[in-house]
Amino acid sequence: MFPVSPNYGSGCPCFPTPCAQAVLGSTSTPVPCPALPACVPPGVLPLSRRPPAWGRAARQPPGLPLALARAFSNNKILVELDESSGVATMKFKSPPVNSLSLDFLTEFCISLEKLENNRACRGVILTSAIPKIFSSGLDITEMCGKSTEHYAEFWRAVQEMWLRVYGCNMVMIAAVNGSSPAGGCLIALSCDYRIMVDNPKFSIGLNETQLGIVAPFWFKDTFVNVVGQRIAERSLQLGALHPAPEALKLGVVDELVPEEKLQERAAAVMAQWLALPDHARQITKSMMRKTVLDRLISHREEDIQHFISFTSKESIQKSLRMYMEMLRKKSG
Ligand SMILES: CC/C=C\CCC/C=C/C(=O)SCCNC(=O)CCNC(=O)[C@H](O)C(C)(C)COP(=O)(O)OP(=O)(O)OC[C@H]1O[C@@H](n2cnc3c(N)ncnc32)[C@H](O)[C@@H]1OP(=O)(O)O
Repeated sequence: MFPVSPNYGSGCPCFPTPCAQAVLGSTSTPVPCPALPACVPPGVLPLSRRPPAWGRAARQPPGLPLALARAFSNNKILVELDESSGVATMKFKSPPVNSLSLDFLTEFCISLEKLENNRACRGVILTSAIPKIFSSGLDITEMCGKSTEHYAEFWRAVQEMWLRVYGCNMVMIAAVNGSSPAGGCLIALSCDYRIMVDNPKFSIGLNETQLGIVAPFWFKDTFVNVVGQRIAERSLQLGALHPAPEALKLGVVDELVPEEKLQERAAAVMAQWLALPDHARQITKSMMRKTVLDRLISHREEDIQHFISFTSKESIQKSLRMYMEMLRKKSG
């Protein structure tokens, strides 16, 4: 049984039976809860309800072999947790280009949830095991010639991935070691800090307009929160992919480092962030992100319907097919 929030009491609508929102450490799917204002201090992240890990010992079931608590490897993402530092690394390894397929997204969310539920973990570094590519963004084949049901399932998974990363209580650092268009860029933008390899051949940005599609409002909101209105407006309309040095200049990433220093630097930045008490940092993060998160949470079904009707249009299908054809010709 998980403990309840310190704010929980007779003033909560759900008193005396604590709802999911009032229960710290609950892993249930995030849903807006009527008890939220009373049970949780204003500004606390609505998604991840794991309690602050700062100063707490790891919660590991007795008898579980230590190795199991430290690492789990799946098909498309390698997860390693260093319990002494409290830092996990999630390494994308889905050849050829780490595209965000339904399977990838599902595995991503499960892996992150596992880490959230492990109190030994306080920070996560996202990076790639595929040379030169961080992530090629949403898997375009998931958006081409599929059923309405498939589009709905896929888009829910994309939403879930963003809600989990953007709303994550843990410190999230993107160690961007390759190109990162569209959905790949969104993952990086959703982290707390972005370090990119100093290589002008690697680019990052929300290039949706180049595919004839439109970045959803929550992609746009996330981008605006990182770079500001003017830069986001220009970059989004042009579907710009910014080479690493330009990405730094515009604030899309926070710093550039030589490739061989990337993991070391990510660990050093993580240590700086983890030096703060978790609860203060988490509440501050929530305060900064809550409005944007709530906007999608309260319009989630509408957003799925919009994606389905937009993607199902013959003109959009044609654009996506032509884009895939262009990629194939380039690679072949
Ligand atoms: C209402 C809202 C509606 C819609 C919103 C949707 C929002 C969409 C967000 C997205 O993320 S859309 C995806 C955008 N991504 C891209 O534009 C990237 C495209 N890819 C590239 O630019 C390059 O592939 C690269 C990532 C820079 C890597 O280049 P490289 O030369 O190393 O590889 P190559 O191009 O040869 O690709 C290898 C192989 O992979 C296939 N591929 C690449 N990207 C994707 C992808 N995103 N989805 C599916 N498949 C992808 C490519 O076709 C090649 O396949 P092949 O070997 O069979 O030819």
